[in-house]
Order: sequence, then structure tokens, then C-alpha cells
Amino acid sequence: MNMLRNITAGNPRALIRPVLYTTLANLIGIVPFVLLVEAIRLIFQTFTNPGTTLDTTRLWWVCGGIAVSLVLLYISEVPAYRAQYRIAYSAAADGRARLAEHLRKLSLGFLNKRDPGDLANMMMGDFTLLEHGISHLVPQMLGAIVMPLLALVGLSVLDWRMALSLFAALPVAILLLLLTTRLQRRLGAQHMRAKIDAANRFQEYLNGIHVIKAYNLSGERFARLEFSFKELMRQSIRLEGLLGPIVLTAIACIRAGLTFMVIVGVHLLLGGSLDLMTFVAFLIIGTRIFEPLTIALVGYAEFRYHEQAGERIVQLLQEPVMQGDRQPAAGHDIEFREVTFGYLEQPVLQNVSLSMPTGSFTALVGPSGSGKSTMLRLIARFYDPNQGTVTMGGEAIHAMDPEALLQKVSMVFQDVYLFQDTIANNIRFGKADATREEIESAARLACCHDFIMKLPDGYDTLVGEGGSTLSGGEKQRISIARAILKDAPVVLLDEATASLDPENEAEIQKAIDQLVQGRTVIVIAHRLKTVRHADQIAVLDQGQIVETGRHEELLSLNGLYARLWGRQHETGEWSISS
Ligand SMILES: Nc1ncnc2c1ncn2[C@@H]1O[C@H](COP(=O)(O)OP(=O)(O)OP(=O)(O)O)[C@@H](O)[C@H]1O
Repeated sequence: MNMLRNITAGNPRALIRPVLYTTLANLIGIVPFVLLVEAIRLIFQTFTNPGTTLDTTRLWWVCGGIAVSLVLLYISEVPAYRAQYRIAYSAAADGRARLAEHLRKLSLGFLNKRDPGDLANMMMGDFTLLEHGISHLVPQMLGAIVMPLLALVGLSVLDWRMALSLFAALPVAILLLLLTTRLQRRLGAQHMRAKIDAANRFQEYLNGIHVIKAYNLSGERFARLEFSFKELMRQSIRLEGLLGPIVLTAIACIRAGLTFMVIVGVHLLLGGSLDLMTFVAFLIIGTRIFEPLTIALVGYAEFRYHEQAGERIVQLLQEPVMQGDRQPAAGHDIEFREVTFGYLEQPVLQNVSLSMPTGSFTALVGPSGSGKSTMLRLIARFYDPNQGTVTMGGEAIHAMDPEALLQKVSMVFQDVYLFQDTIANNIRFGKADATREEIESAARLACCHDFIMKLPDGYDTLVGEGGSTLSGGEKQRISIARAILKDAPVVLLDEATASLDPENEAEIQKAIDQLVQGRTVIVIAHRLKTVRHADQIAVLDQGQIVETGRHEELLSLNGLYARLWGRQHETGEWSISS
């Protein structure tokens, strides 16, 4: 049952209809052969019992029966075929959507540990294997067993000695496949790892192609990629090379059964304990069951490999999603209470406590790597703290429904991601049902209306993947327009570190001023001059808050903030973390 769960990505009921239809088609497929045996019996009767005449009426009926059963076989095969493919593709589409939805609900901590290539391969490659499993393998395998099983029962009634000799080697074939299950799984897993590794290397190669070109790394980088392709080739050859002989031996056992039956049949016939007609019936049916049995055995080996792909999907689907069903409280003040957190073993934030009242403007400053972005990620609940609590409106964020929490929070990060869609739709991500007027008014407030109107199709201009066709400043302003449209009471903002031209910088500052009005705002400030008027500035150093206060208070402390401020003035360099 577990195997069937795996091959259907946790939905074994998807197999019911394909298997039923295929079994029905296989049952109907037996009728012409039974009638064929009867036709041969009628014809042979005239030779074995001299003096009897050929029963032509019955023979015609048998011929008619064969014709009708072939038509019925065709009629039953059509729905079987349709059921197999339709259900396979719709089960895979549902499974892919389920997995994508599940990935969204998993913590980023978990996702960070998985290679993106691995997940992409699972989404496309593994589900394709399942499509093949549901449409071809399982129905054909189970359908192929029906005929030999019925033949075993029928032939045993006819002559148990002959039936025994025909099927004697079958258990050996099955045992051989079962005994090598572990080897098959190991080879399958190694092959799959090599496939994922090659996909990861290729993705890395594509993502880094501009760096590779810029630094002329093609030799070294390509060698890594080429190695992964060669490894995949080696594992493929190993898989086929070791599994092939096992399957061929299993098939040889079935062939041996047929030969053995012929020998036993001849022996019994010559000894007079087997009549010719029974022997002929065994010969016809014996050769007929060889094909489905071969399909079933080859299919089983293939099934084990496909099932492993399904197992990976089922395991990922069972990965616990972020818990919490509490709805956010009415208040929008945010508080860190003795929070300690690390992505891995090493804590990145240690015992951090900070209160950010509703409607206040808080700036987080500090050297690069001090934990500023991590604080924002904890507020958005991308991760849960290891110790301590982050609260919003007095409620612990880790007990809240993550989606309800994100309704309350707008985020503007440095690495703005725009989807391959129109500008209007990229802004609409802030509010799915926004009208064109609302989109334009948000774009005006975010100072992007003018540059959008200069684009060839205005708001309907298509943006390249990741926003590749826009400048950094333009992308940032579009993401601010998204946030303005979302109109969430809490704003998390990571100021751009990349140096922008003065015009862009002034425009972005105007856009940010619009966004933050009347909201609880937490800003990571790289240019201290932009947060001189913040309600409070928290200075982080090595994961701890070392100073808090307003600009003048912090300057008078003459501590880290004063040093950072002084350094920015001395060097005229406004970025402190790059
Ligand atoms: N996903 C991650 N996995 C593991 N470690 C991480 C991850 N993200 C950040 N870190 C580490 O956590 C520490 C704090 O990172 P964080 O991004 O919060 O610093 P920051 O103050 O925002 O730095 P910057 O100003 O350079 O953006 C750094 O040492 C960083 O290497």
C-alpha cells in the first residue's frame, strides 16, 4: 500500500479507475483465446475421433464470438486508455499544485537547506515519473497479472501436472526480484542523486553565467558541470547494467517454464495420460501468458524506481508546515522579548529585547552581519526564534497563522523580485483585487508613474524575469508601490545599499516617505542620515543590541553609533555595511 501511496504522490485512489478499466480490458482479452482453443478442438475432433463430422454451425458461432470479443476488446480499451492518461496527468497536476502550496507553508529554515535544483527536479522530473507510473506502469502491471492468474486457475482444472510445470519457475522469478529489492533501491537512489546533482550544477551554471563570463571562469566551472553529467552517465549505466541481468534472468525463468511444460507435455502425451487437445490448449495459452508475465516483471523493476521518486515527494509533503492559528491582535506594536536565534548552531541574535510602539519609526543600524535583516525576518515569521518571543499587538507571532500575519506586514527588501508579467500585475501583488486607478495612484505615490508612462506599453509593459529589464532604483520603487497598495499597518524596509544616482535616491526617499506615514515602521538603515529623525535607533553589534535611543542621544553616548556616524561623515561614504 505504501508503494501505491508513493507512486501516486499520496493519492492511491487515483489508481482505482485506470486499474479497473485495464483489468476489464485484459479480462475481455482472454475471451478470443478461449474461443480459439474451442475452434481448434472442433477441428481436431475430426482427426482424433475418426468418423465424426466437423460441427460447422458451432465453428461459425465460435468465429462470430471471436469477432464480437475483438470488437468488445477495442471498445473496452478506449476508456481504459483515456482513464489512464487523463487521471495520470490530472493527478500529477494536483500533486504539483499541492506540493507548491506546501512549499509556501514550510519555514524558510527548511527550504534553505534544500537545493533549489532538487526541488525543481522534484516538481518536474519526479512528477513526470509518476505520470508514467499511473498511466502505464501500475495499470499495465496489474492488468498483466490478471490473465496469468486466471490461466493458472483454468489450466489447473484442465490438468494440474501441466499447469504446475508451466508455472513452476514463476516463484523463482518473483523471488529473484524481491530479493534484489534493496539493491534496486540503492542503485535507484544513487542514480536519482546524480540526476539532482547535475540539475543543481546546471542551475548554478545558468545563475552565475554573467560572473563566469566576466571572470573568464568557463574552464573551471564547466569542468564541474561536465563532471556531474559524466557522473549521471556512470550511474545510469550502472543502474541499467546491474538491473538488466536481474530482470533478464527473471524473464528467462518464465521462458524455462514454457520449455519445461512442453517437455512434460510430450512425456505425458507419449505415456498416454494426456490427450492431444489438452496439450494444444496448454501450448496456446502457455505462449499467450508469456507476454503479460514479461510485462509485469519488467514493469515491476521500473515501478520500484518510479516509486522512489514518489517517496521523495510524499516525504516532502509530510514535512511539518509552520504551525499557528491565532489571528493577529488589533494593536501593531512589535516587541522582541529576550530573543535568541540562529540559522544553524551558531546564534545570530542573542538575547535581543526591543519595543517598537504602534505608529513609531524604528531604525536598525550596525555593521554588516550584525543581525539587522534577521530581525526583520523574525517579524515576518520567516523563521521562529530559538528562545524568547516576538510579539505583535501583545500576541506571540509564533502562535499566529503565518498568512494572517503577513496580511499585516508590507516588506520592501533590497533584492526586489519582479515576476515575468506586466508592470500593473507586478504592483497588483500588493492587493489582488486592486483596480487600475488604485494601481496608478499607488504608483504615483511611489514616484514610479512617470517612468512607467515612458515605457512602450505603459502599465502593460512586460517585465523580464526577476525584473531584468528595469534598473535597480525602478524596481525598488515598484516594490514600494506594491507595499503602498497593500496598505498594511506594519512596514519592514531594507534600505538599498547599492549606490543610486542622486535623482533616483531622492525619488526613492519620497516614495518611502509616502509608504511609512502612520504605520509601525522598522527600517534597516545603511545611510545614517536617512534615519536621523527616527523615533528610536537600535544599534546592533554581533547579534546584540548595544545602544538604543534617538539620534542626538546616541551621539552623546559616544559609542558605536557615534563612531559609525563619524566614519560616514569623514569618508563621505553613506553605506556602512557594504
Ligand atoms: N539563511 C542564512 N543561513 C545561515 N546564516 C545566515 C543566513 N542569513 C544570514 N546568515 C548569517 O547571519 C548573520 C546575520 O545576518 P544578517 O543578514 O541578519 O545581517 P545584517 O546585519 O542584515 O547584514 P547586512 O547589513 O550585510 O545585510 C550573518 O553572519 C550571516 O552570515
